Amino acid sequence: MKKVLTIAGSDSCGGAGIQADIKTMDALGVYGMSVICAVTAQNTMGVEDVQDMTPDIVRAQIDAIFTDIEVDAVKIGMVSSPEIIRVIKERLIFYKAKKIVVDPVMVSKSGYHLLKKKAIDELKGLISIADIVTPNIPEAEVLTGLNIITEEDMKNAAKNIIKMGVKSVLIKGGHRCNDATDILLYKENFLVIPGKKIDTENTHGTGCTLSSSIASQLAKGFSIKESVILSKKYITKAIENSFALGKGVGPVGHLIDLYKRGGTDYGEN
Ligand SMILES: Nc1ncnc2c1ncn2[C@@H]1O[C@H](COP(=O)(O)OP(=O)(O)O)[C@@H](O)[C@H]1O
Ligand SMILES: Cc1ncc(COP(=O)(O)OP(=O)(O)O)c(N)n1
Repeated sequence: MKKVLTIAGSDSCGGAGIQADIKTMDALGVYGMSVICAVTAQNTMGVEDVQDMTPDIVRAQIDAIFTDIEVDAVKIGMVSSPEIIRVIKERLIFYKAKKIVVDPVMVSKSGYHLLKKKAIDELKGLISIADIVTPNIPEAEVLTGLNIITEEDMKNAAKNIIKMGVKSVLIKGGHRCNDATDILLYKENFLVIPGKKIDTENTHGTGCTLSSSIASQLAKGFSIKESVILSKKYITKAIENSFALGKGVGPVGHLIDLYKRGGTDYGEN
């Protein structure tokens, strides 16, 4: 079985962060492992509080895994502080980590800043060692300083981000009003991945799910392009199967949840 590591934050309500990553990995048939960078007190209405881990315990978790287990792919999500990001980059280079996916998590849908503003430059350094980075539109705007409205703007932002040294860039379109088309810049070519906006309030954890799916597919040996296409199918099905939970924004439904609730159509994964 392929082994995938998520380096991210914990979401107490289970819709995003480490919990979404492990659920996705489980549903896609890879073995999920975690390095926790921060613990959030979070529910469907928003993030109440955050406790960052120390850089030392982040380093110790990474060392514990890489000195024992062969890691086939790494997904990086909420990384909080410049100090934690520096440790992650140094250790991943030291262990020659393969197939690195960076989801540059900055602000939760509820508006909480999950990345300290002073950490943006370090985050760009981490992006430089990745195989793929997956910003949503607001994150791509912060990384590039551009205003992104149209598909052409998304392409320009991708061209700008690829100059940071990353091999490929996926700009996610979920924050646009009428469309959920994503744009992949890969080996100097653009791939437009069309998506219709699904009418649901329950989209907690969409970005985490997509990036951990990409890491899982890369671990299985699919190319970047194939992994992104398969993952777009996975997240679309997961949003179609999202459900109400608590009083706010509910989570996406992982295909394993669908199976357990009696469904039989897992899609192509
Ligand atoms: N309502 C929606 N309908 C269909 N696809 C969506 C919807 N919202 C987000 N997506 C898709 O989910 C993935 C994650 O995108 P996005 O929600 O923008 O990321 P993030 O969670 O990082 O803000 C993308 O493939 C995006 O196109
Ligand atoms: C612990 C933690 N990590 C990441 C996020 C952001 O999740 P994402 O899938 O990008 O989007 P929202 O769930 O915020 O809509 C988070 N909330 N918590």
